Amino acid sequence: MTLITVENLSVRYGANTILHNVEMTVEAGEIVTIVGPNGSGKTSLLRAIIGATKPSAGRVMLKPGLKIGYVPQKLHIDPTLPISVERFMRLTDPVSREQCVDALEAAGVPDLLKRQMSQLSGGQFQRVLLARALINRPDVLLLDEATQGLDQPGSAAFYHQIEEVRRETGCAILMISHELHVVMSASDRVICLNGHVCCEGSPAVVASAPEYRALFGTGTGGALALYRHDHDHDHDQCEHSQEAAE
Ligand SMILES: Nc1ncnc2c1ncn2[C@@H]1O[C@H](COP(=O)(O)OP(=O)(O)OP(=O)(O)O)[C@@H](O)[C@H]1O
Repeated sequence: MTLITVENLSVRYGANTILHNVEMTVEAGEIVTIVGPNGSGKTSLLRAIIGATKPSAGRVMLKPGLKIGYVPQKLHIDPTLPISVERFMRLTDPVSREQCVDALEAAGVPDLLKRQMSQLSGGQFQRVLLARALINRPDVLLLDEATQGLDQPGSAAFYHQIEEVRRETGCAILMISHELHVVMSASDRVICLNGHVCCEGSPAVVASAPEYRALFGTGTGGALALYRHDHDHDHDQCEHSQEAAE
């Protein structure tokens, strides 16, 4: 069953068109990862999906009644503001303490309810954001670089938790990540974005696609270095030269 359909989507800020004719879908229960260089429009795509950014063309269709949980890229809380995890989780939605506890448990941090937000480690903070996104039992979870600032074990543990969430709740996951080694092992499908969809498919297919290699290099494992993407192709044609990968 298709949960999200993005049709011919373009997003423009002033005179700059950031996304051109993006087409993609998210099916129930799948883990889809968006990869792409800085500034390639990944966050804009997620924001268009949740309705926070208005498309200049095209549309986003959501399954009727679809519940979305969103974990933003950054959330700054003033460290001098005294706010407990429980209060933070109940700020925007009328949820019970039991729902908070269940969500924290699902996010792998069952004991944080009474802690101050300002005292959490980076990893714990991200887990609380995840818990807050899970609280209404979403059909799909959107994660925007949710492991930014975490060390490698912390980030691996976070992605492990995401897989656990999917196993337990069956929710689909659409995430942005720069951690290519994790992406490649934990995703059902990868979408490589650079203002438009450069290529997409299973991790293995995308990793060997010339378009992907042009963006991320040909190395293996987690050591892929981002390097300049030679824009020697036409966005409408979406043709990349093989030489760019070499
Ligand atoms: N509200 C806005 N107004 C004007 N320009 C914006 C706005 N939001 C984003 N942009 C620009 O749009 C482009 C795409 O930004 P976006 O955040 O979608 O990229 P991204 O792929 O998520 O980048 P990163 O990997 O660095 O997070 C960037 O050049 C950014 O400066």
